Amino acid sequence: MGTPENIIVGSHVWIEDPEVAWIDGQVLKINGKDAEIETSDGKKAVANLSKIFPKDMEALPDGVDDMTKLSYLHEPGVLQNLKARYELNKIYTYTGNVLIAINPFQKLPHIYGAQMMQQYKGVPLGELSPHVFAIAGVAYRAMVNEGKNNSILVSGESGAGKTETTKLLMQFLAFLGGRAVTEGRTVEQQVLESNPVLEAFGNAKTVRNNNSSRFGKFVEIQFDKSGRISGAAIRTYLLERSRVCQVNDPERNYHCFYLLCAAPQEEIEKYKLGNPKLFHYLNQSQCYELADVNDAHEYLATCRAMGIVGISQKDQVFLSQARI
Ligand SMILES: Nc1ncnc2c1ncn2[C@@H]1O[C@H](COP(=O)(O)OP(=O)(O)OP(=O)(O)O)[C@@H](O)[C@H]1O
Repeated sequence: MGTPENIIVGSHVWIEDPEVAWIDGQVLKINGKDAEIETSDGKKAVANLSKIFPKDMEALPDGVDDMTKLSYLHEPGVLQNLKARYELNKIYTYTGNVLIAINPFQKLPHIYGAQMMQQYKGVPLGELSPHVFAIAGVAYRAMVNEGKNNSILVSGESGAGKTETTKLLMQFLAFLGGRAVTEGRTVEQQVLESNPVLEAFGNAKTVRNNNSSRFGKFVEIQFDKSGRISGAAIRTYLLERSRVCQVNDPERNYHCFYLLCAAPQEEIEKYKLGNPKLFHYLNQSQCYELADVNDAHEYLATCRAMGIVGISQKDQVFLSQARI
């Protein structure tokens, strides 16, 4: 950590900045506990020595893939490293065996395809670039080798990418867990298809995230002794129930209501559905559509997913009626 003792006139340092969080600069003068700094945007600033952190002038411009390699493990050093990597589309960085992921807010199919899964299969942590598949791989191998349960904790603020990360972890674990065929469907297919079902009923557009999970979840994937997927269970917690009857602009109610309003014509007539603007629970907010989401297409995908996870046609009809 930066301590006032190792900062002298001429030192390169980081100071807090209201616009860019941290800005680098050079110490011009030290007066008691305060330092006068010329920042890299040409301005002068005065800051208390306890709020100034030394800058590593030998830091690699592309950053380091494990933050334990940083000379200074303080907030500006960590953020600078993540920023340098993010600018190169490197969204993953390790801190020891913890993976930091930065939301890329764009599709990066080249880092998640079948080829990547094959590449990360069986590879020890740290041998390849930091990746969510590497974390899933380590957890899987430890479980198989030690014969003990293992968990991966995914945390972050709303919109950080927890749901997407969890789906990628499940995808890779399903890839590692091989094929156990039951009733024509593979268990891993059922595990993966649980996501669209959960999202339809438990996700909604919020100010921060168009697909915000309004519940917590604990996903349990069960493996047999040889490491093949044998089953799964998903426990959900604390669904935000108030959203069903009260929605604030520009948020939306749960996706399932809009999907239902985009059902094929015969179902619209059968269940007396129609434009979402006609329903009080949906028209409290003027937001009805999501960018890049086709509700009619999602309706069919959700019905298909419900079938795959084992929700019968009869129960699907019941669910539709319950939603109305
Ligand atoms: N790895 C990723 N690749 C591409 N896009 C991503 C990735 N992670 C997140 N995103 C984008 O960011 C959006 C928000 O991510 P996500 O829904 O996973 O956040 P969250 O942490 O689960 O939020 P909440 O707590 O509100 O549910 C996604 O809908 C997606 O557009």
